[in-house]
Amino acid sequence: MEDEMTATEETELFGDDFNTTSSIDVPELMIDQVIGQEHAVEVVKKAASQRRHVMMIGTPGTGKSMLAKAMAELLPKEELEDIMTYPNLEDNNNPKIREVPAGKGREIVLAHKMEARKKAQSRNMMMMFLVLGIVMYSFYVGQLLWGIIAAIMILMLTRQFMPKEELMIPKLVVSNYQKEKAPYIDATGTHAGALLGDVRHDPFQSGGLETPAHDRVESGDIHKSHKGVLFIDEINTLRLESQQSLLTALQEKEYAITGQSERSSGALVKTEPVPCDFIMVAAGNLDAVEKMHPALRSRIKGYGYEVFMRDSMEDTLENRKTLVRFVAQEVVRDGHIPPFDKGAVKEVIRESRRRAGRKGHLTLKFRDLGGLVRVAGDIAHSENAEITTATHVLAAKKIARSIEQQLADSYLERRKDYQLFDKLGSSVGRVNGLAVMGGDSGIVLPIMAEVTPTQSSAGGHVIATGMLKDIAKEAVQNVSAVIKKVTGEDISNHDIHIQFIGTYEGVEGDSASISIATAVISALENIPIDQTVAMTGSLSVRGDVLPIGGATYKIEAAAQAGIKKVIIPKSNEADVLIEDYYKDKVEIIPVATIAEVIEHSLVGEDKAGIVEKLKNMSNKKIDLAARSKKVAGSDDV
Ligand SMILES: Nc1ncnc2c1ncn2[C@@H]1O[C@H](COP(=O)(O)OP(=O)(O)OP(=O)(O)O)[C@@H](O)[C@H]1O
Repeated sequence: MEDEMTATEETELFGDDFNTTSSIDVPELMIDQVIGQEHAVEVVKKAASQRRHVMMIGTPGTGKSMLAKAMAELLPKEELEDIMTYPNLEDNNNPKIREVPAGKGREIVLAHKMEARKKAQSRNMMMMFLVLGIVMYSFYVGQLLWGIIAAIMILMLTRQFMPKEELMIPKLVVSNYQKEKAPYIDATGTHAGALLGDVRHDPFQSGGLETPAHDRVESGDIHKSHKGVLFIDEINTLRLESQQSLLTALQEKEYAITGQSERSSGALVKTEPVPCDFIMVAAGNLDAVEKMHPALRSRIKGYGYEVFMRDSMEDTLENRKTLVRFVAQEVVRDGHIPPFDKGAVKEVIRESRRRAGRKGHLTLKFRDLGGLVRVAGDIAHSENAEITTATHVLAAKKIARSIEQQLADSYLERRKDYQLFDKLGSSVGRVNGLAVMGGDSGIVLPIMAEVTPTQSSAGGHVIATGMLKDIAKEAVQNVSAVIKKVTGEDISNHDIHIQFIGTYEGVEGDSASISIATAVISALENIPIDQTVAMTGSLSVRGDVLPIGGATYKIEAAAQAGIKKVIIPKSNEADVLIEDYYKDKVEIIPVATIAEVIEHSLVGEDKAGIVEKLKNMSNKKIDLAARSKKVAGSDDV
């Protein structure tokens, strides 16, 4: 619910220089609107002045394309040029290319068209007089029929053989007419033709009906971004041949246009080299760096800059003020949503803290946060409100749910329908684990364990199923080391089966480690697990519970599923910022060791012995910072 703030609280939260976002000044230049990416901004400014390429790596929605657009604004528009194709009388299949100052191309084409029209008019006039003369003379000498035949033949011959001025009109293939700034072209996901240019197919090709080759030339994004910025997101998804051609274009700063389809008449045509002196901003996540063409990568590395985008910033007054400005910017950019009052901005800041998932930080995933601002504004607008308030933001949070969140809801329903997880009673070898999908939505992920005598003469195996990826597989191995030590059982004669239930998207990360350990210990010792508990946490081989990502979302998912207690790593305690309406529905139990996990999750007296053994494990401190965290893009459990 909305809570009132005192004036002092307000000042502490975001200073006192505004009542609603309408009084906040929004910088004019886009580069000054970029928030929280100071390093990237500095690099972009430098790269713009030195005309260097830039590679931006980081989470989606943190401002990569915004920075590329901002870079275009920084480039001198005085250097812009138009590019034109002209017919080549010596070789029709090799159209000529000419550059002219920006805006001039249109004038040239218009002048040629006028000229052609004038010539065509006077030619038509001449023909009319000639035909009329012939017809009148033939009538006069009584040979009207022959006269008409002769007139028709003359008309046909002149059509065929007279020069056709309209076919000589140059074509403007890159126009910067009245452009206020250097071009910004987003070539994400384009095919070769759109990227490198193409020559259209000509079905007639000869006989006087053909379209001249220069008129069929279409420029590509590399040409349209001449003297501007070419932005390519997920560059690794471009075909290798296209990446190779892009590299040639980068090196040569010109690239001839030819038909991309081998079976088209366009493939016969190749223009003179077409200028393409663009700055490339390539973007993506770490995957993009690994999978892009090595030569292209080394070109950027050698002749440009590489920037890693941050995904959160410190929660300081200064940064919160920039967040207020972000809301103001989004309101202005949208154009029809009402300004936000302090209460509404406070809710946005709160959401930004929640989404950061990290103590004392604010998220920089502004695309998603911008979505929330717009939905809140839309709700206010639909109510004809003059101001967007906290109530609108709270309502927006319920509506503006990501696909992953909606998917998580549907998983929850399906799991409830088929009773895939329990929230009551106790059962052996069955744990309510927790996972996150898409970075911002939690799900309950049941894990089951069974221990059976092995049939193999080579000794027992750990068999884990549920589409586990590398880190998850390693986590299973590490957990079995703990189990061996803890239970004191000779488990070499046993096979340990671990099953992740309903993991259709695969399992990544190691935060299911304490759940696996608990399930296996329960199965080995035949001690039931309390099903009112869910848990998340990774585990060191010495029994320490280590931090995980997405604690807030996981707790909320458990609460939504009706689970009463959630065990989380103590080191994540400060990251948790769950929604108010979940607060009294779920108890959060922070733990530091596996002994505490067992203490809180196993049922009955028999657990005491195990807890004792676990407590004796070394509690030597380990370097938490060195632990690698979640790998983006897949389920993290
Ligand atoms: N650092 C930022 N400062 C201010 N606004 C931002 C920032 N990052 C993103 N935004 C807002 O979010 C919108 C989307 O961001 P943008 O498209 O630049 O993200 P991206 O990193 O390129 O994501 P993707 O890789 O998915 O394309 C921007 O138009 C802007 O409104």
